[in-house]
Amino acid sequence: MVRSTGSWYTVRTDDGREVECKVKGNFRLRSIRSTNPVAVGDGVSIIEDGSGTAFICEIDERRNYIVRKASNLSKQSHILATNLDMALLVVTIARPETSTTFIDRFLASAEAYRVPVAICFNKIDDLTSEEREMLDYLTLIYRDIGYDVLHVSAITHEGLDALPPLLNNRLTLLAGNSGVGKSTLLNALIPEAHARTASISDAHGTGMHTTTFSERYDLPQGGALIDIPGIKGFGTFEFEREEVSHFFRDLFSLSAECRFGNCTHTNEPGCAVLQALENHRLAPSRYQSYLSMLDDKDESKYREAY
Ligand SMILES: Nc1nc2c(ncn2[C@@H]2O[C@H](COP(=O)(O)OP(=O)(O)OP(=O)(O)O)[C@@H](O)[C@H]2O)c(=O)[nH]1
Ligand SMILES: [Zn+2]
Repeated sequence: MVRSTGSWYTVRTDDGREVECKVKGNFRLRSIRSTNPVAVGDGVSIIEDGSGTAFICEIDERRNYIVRKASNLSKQSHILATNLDMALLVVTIARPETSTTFIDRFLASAEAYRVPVAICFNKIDDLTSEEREMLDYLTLIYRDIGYDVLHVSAITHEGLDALPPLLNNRLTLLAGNSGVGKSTLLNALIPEAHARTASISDAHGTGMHTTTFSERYDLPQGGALIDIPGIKGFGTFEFEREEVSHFFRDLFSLSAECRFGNCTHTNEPGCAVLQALENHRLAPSRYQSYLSMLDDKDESKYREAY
């Protein structure tokens, strides 16, 4: 399934046609408690009944999927995408600034969903020397943890050559705050995509939301990108207090040396994480992000991952 626009689903067939499909009525009831039975990324079987209407009759088993709550009060979820090989997190140092908290929360939820992430710093054509220092600093931090980090400009095409080999034959979620240049990047990679790009909407440098529905864009060299409207990250996931550090790779590997197995790395004696923080072997921003997720847990408020 390559595109969803409400009650119609566009399916790309093995012979390369795009077919508009409905979902068979009783099929909805059998699906998990979600507002949409089929999502972009799903492999499906369809029946074409000769009268011009096609129906999705079967969904292949999913390797993974990402959801968001349909609404704050609802117990239902909305499946955003399925069968992802990775996520490309597009971020910017400035105009707009992507916070390290946002990056780290994204990375943590990706760990929880077991979706590998590459971090793509966009707009490198538009940086002051101070901002460039920040770029280099953050690049070091994330490469050190083991993440792929790219520097690109979707406008000048600087650094774009690094993307095709990474995206080759993979289904990749395109993620990132509004205004970081996801649509521009999509257009640079797939000129036929014609994803609508908007100019920064106001003097504050915040982006205006322009994408309106989920869509899969095939890459010329194989593989595809999934663009999702208004989605910054992976939505909700449930976790226990002790689990939070499992989603921060750097903290997790340090925690093997903590005196207590259930150490929360806040004030326990013999905590290897606190020790590393003191010795500058752990980035303060990473620790701050960890604490902010622990806080969410403590307040047990409704948790959207972002
Ligand atoms: N200088 C510079 N500007 C860029 C670059 N990439 C995108 N922009 C600009 O940033 C603004 C936002 O780009 P979009 O591609 O619409 O951003 P988006 O992430 O798709 O935003 P949403 O659709 O709101 O999610 C536009 O004015 C782009 O021209 C870049 O590499 N350098
Ligand atoms: Zn500890």
